Amino acid sequence: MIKLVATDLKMQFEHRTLFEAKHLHFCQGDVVHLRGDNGSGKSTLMKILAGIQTPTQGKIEAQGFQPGPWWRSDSLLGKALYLHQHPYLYDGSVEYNMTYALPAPLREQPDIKQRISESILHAELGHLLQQNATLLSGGERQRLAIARAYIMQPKLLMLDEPTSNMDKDSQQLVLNMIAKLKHQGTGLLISSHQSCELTQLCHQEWKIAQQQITTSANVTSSYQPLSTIASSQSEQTKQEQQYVSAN
Ligand SMILES: Nc1ncnc2c1ncn2[C@@H]1O[C@H](COP(=O)(O)OP(=O)(O)OP(=O)(O)O)[C@@H](O)[C@H]1O
Repeated sequence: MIKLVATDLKMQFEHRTLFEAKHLHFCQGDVVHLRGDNGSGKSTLMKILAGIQTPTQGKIEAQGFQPGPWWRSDSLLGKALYLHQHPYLYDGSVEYNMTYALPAPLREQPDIKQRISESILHAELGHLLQQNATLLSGGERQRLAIARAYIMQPKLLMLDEPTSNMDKDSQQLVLNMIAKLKHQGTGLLISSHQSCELTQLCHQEWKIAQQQITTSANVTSSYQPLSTIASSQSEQTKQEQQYVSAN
């Protein structure tokens, strides 16, 4: 079973304890709502699980993944993909930004080509492919970031407030793509300080409150699935490249 296991986790900034947790399991197939007030530490926890940030204390193990290359000292990097709240985009076309992390030979594989086409369709980016990505609106940037993740189909994906500041239509597109990833077996950790349509996809909840992370399994997922589905720097980008090379 592919999973990340965190034990005796503690995060402090100077003398301020942000959160502690005895045990956290994030497994492929899990769909978890990470809940907590603004500033409670949701983004920090995701960055720790992505291997981008080091906790003050505790151990995080990646289990069930293929062994990384010998030159990678940090075994956590590249395991779970972290989608930043404000995705970093290169100064290049939307099309370039969608595929830059994929080595050229991979882009020619039929299944990858298929996923690229699907992601363009689902994210409704077809008319923007040649536009410079730095000129996209906030909602379009998020759609592009989700489209990149969709192409890579990670085993574990962490989404940081993925629909904040989006209009209804963009929210629906992103919701549909995330639902598709869920049904394809990607483990999802979705941060949101409140319940919304997106968090209704989740069947577990992790809550950060009073500096403790508590978990509850088997929250009922009330999402009605797929019948309606039509057919920053650089932490994120480095990570995506590492993700590709690690898988
Ligand atoms: N490198 C750092 N040094 C000091 N404090 C930090 C650092 N990174 C984050 N913090 C602080 O830790 C707290 C938690 O930040 P974080 O971004 O993880 O919260 P969040 O729950 O994701 O918030 P939001 O819902 O507003 O996005 C904040 O008060 C933030 O200022």
